[in-house]
Amino acid sequence: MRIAIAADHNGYALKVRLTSWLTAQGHTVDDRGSHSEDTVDYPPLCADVCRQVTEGHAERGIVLGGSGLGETVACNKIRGIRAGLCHDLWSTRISRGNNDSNVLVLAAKILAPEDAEDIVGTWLTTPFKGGVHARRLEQIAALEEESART
Ligand SMILES: O=P(O)(O)OC[C@H]1O[C@@H](O)[C@H](O)[C@@H]1O
Repeated sequence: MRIAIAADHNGYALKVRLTSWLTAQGHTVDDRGSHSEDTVDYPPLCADVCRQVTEGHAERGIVLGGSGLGETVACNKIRGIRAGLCHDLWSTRISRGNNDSNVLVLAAKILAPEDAEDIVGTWLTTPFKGGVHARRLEQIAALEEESART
């Protein structure tokens, strides 16, 4: 899978680790920055990863921050993005199965690196369930369109 990834200063070290892990798993990883632990603003990084996804350059996006909270807010401002902040495998399966998330947000200050790898692996392999959840995603998309018009 082609995956765009980005992190702010808090997520930089985890990004380095996950990029190696994903590459070893056979994925193609497009590292969109940042490239050090120097303090940076996360919203432009989030927007970049999300646009890689919405423009079709990447199938999925992964964004890493400290808590992941700001990143989740920022990513979900981009039309067509369904970003999920996942701290455990249960919510990861919900994020994919129910929400068809196309961006995964991880909290580098909360997760052990090996748990982050488990979450990413589960997120990449859990299919969307469709059915009632497809109807709800249509309702969310309608909210997005309505908000864009007003
Ligand atoms: O590290 P500072 O700049 O204090 O805060 C940035 C963090 O605030 C959170 O929303 C994000 O997860 C981001 O990583």
